[in-house]
Amino acid sequence: MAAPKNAKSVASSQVIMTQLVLPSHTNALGSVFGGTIMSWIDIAAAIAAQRHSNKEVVTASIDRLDFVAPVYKGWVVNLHASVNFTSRTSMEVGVRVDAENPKTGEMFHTASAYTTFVALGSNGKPADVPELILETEDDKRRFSEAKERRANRLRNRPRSNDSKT
Ligand SMILES: CC(=O)SCCNC(=O)CCNC(=O)[C@H](O)C(C)(C)COP(=O)(O)OP(=O)(O)OC[C@H]1O[C@@H](n2cnc3c(N)ncnc32)[C@H](O)[C@@H]1OP(=O)(O)O
Repeated sequence: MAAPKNAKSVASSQVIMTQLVLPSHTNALGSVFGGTIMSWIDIAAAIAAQRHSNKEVVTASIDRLDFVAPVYKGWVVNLHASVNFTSRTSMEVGVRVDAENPKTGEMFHTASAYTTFVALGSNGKPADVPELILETEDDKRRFSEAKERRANRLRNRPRSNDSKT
């Protein structure tokens, strides 16, 4: 079946973002703050979502985030973000974070996250996004895994007045 006219490939919005860990990014142990990595994840994912939708986007959710290895001052952090799944107005963007020790050239998987972004129209309301063209077997696998995660996410989705008594 042919893809809709405005559909876009996963590759067309992929983001590779590289950061150098500066002293201002680190804690007393000389390793990077988790919040700094979270902020880079949010930025890399937002750029991918914007590229896919060509609209303003907001972060709707970030799923569980595990930090699997520390990253030290002077190391290089590489973030790869790609749109895994789209529905009407939202996009799941997966981000993989790898750290590189510049003295040895070794690469370490540091963190991964699944984020959801919603595109907004000029009225500030959620707006339609292009469908995804799935070109590779990996694209197809990620799409179908993301579809399941979305179902779980929406089942547990909080509402903005949940905390009101
Ligand atoms: C870049 C930044 O500054 S981001 C800062 C942090 N983020 C924000 O400030 C966003 C604050 N939240 C919001 O503005 C709203 O909750 C929005 C735009 C995310 C959703 O607005 P709503 O009025 O709830 O819209 P609605 O119920 O129509 O949902 C719109 C889409 O968002 C999805 N969505 C909403 N909440 C979530 C969530 N918690 N997790 C995943 N997806 C969600 C819905 O599934 C829907 O997707 P679909 O159209 O693809 O089916």
